[in-house]
Amino acid sequence: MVDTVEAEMDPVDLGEKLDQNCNIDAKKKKKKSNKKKAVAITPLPPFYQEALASYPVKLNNTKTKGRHAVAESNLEQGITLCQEQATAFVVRSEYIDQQCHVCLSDLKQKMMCSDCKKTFYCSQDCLEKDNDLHVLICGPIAQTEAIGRATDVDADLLRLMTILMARKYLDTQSQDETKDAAARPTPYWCVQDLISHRESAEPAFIKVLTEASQRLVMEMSEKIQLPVDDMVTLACRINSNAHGLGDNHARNTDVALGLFPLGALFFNHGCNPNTTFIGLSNGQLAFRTIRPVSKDEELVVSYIDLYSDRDERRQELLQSKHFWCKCKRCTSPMEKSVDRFLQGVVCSKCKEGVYIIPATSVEHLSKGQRNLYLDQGNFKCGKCGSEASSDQVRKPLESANKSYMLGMSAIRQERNYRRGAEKLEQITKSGGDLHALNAFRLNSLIPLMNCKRHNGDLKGAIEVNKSIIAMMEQYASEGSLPANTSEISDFWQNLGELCSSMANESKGRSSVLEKKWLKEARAAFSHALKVRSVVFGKPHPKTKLIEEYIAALSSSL
Ligand SMILES: C[S@@+](CC[C@H](N)C(=O)[O-])C[C@H]1O[C@@H](n2cnc3c(N)ncnc32)[C@H](O)[C@@H]1O
Repeated sequence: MVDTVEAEMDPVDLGEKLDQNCNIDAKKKKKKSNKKKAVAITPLPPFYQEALASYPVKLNNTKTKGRHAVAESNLEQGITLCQEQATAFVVRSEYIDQQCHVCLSDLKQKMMCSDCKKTFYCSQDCLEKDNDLHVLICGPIAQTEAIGRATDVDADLLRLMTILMARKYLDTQSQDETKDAAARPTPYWCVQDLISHRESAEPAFIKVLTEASQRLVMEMSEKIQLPVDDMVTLACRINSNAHGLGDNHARNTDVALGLFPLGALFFNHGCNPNTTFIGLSNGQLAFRTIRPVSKDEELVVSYIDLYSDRDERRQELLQSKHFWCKCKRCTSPMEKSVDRFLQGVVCSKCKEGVYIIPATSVEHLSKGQRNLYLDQGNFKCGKCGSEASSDQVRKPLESANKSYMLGMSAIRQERNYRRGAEKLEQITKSGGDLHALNAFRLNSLIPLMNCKRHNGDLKGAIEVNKSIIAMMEQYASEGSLPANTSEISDFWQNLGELCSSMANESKGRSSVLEKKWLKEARAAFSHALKVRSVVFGKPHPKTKLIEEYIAALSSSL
């Protein structure tokens, strides 16, 4: 049956069509697939090479890969590959009065523009820096929320479009004289080099964008106006290429959204990345190696969650970024990929291997149809080759899905954390049909930890946190997924905080226990520090924060 499904569809055509939208000549690539050497096409404007001249990175534009960056030499982990000042960024609506709109620092004292009431600064200095730009956008910015509401378009997108249009105008007026190249915003003309994927956007989205752009442009002075059609393309470029910027303290929270053309043009996506991007405290974006990279190896970052299964990742990229992922992990045979474990049901015969579930085609995934093969088995164990019926594989996955849904609904709708924990624990318990690396387990452990916290079970939360880290480390060792990510460092930090709370609870009751927990906390923070130093670098405030935690603990030990 599996073969029949494969024969019915032609997975290449839509993938190729998507390729054509992204500067990758797939037909030629197919013909020349035996020729390993990539052929250079359009030479890149010298600006790009010059902008990255001081970094160990080579920029290429080839027929097989499009524009991409490779390592100039063998690189260690924790090396900065590019540091870029956005052409423009916006502080997201939820944080609009919490971060400075120029330097992104936390706002202790707020200076608000009394006209638009939508722009906030930390100091007179930042206010003055923004003056030339702000006079051009104050009027339209005041209207973006109302236009967004009326047209169902994200108001942050409209604000970012407005700022970019003003930047385009300002670029024609004067040259930025800032000495430090990394501190100079990337010029607007580079934005026009970015892929828009407009052809793949839903017609309904283009319709609302057109309506919003028509309204927005009426609020703008002629100086910064663009034709409505160009505004729609600009919005699509933002959607396909913008990067989130975190603040320097909270975890995994994007407080701002920016367009960084250098990063967006040259760092392609890979589901098993060797590079990451991080926000710096001055609002710049930095790209850094998270593992050793060989000379000439492509530098790829991940736009999505690494621990989702292949269908889920590809579908997310199709929907949000409009491309069909062809990274090494997505194109390697399922029976050899770590992806087999993410949907893994353990073989009932050998008890070691998992049944191999083929990935869904681009045609079906683009229609939102996932896991089609589950209804059609038979499946073979990747290790011993014994066969299982579709029921044998589907049922454990359906049952895990049901428990997950019930657990999440208990948490979200009923705020019943005990019932939530009970349902999620049906998935996370070891043993059973699910493989130890099945994604349902990790997806359940994270909310389970929060349930334990809510239920006042700190020790339980610590155990779950440790299981999450152990699972991520197992992915790294068995599937070669990265061992240094900001997410992993967050779980180490969280573990340190939970152990510190346990130490506090033991205070005055048992000095032995207090010491034990303080030591565990210090060990966890030390792990967090190691990972943060690679991912963010030693001087980054997030790394410094962990150093401060360790220093405080060491003085009480
Ligand atoms: C941010 S741009 C990178 C620049 C692109 N290489 C170019 O030549 O313009 C991202 C786009 O590159 C392509 N791309 C990046 N990673 C990819 C991947 N893993 N598989 C297929 N296409 C990819 C997609 O078209 C995507 O929208």
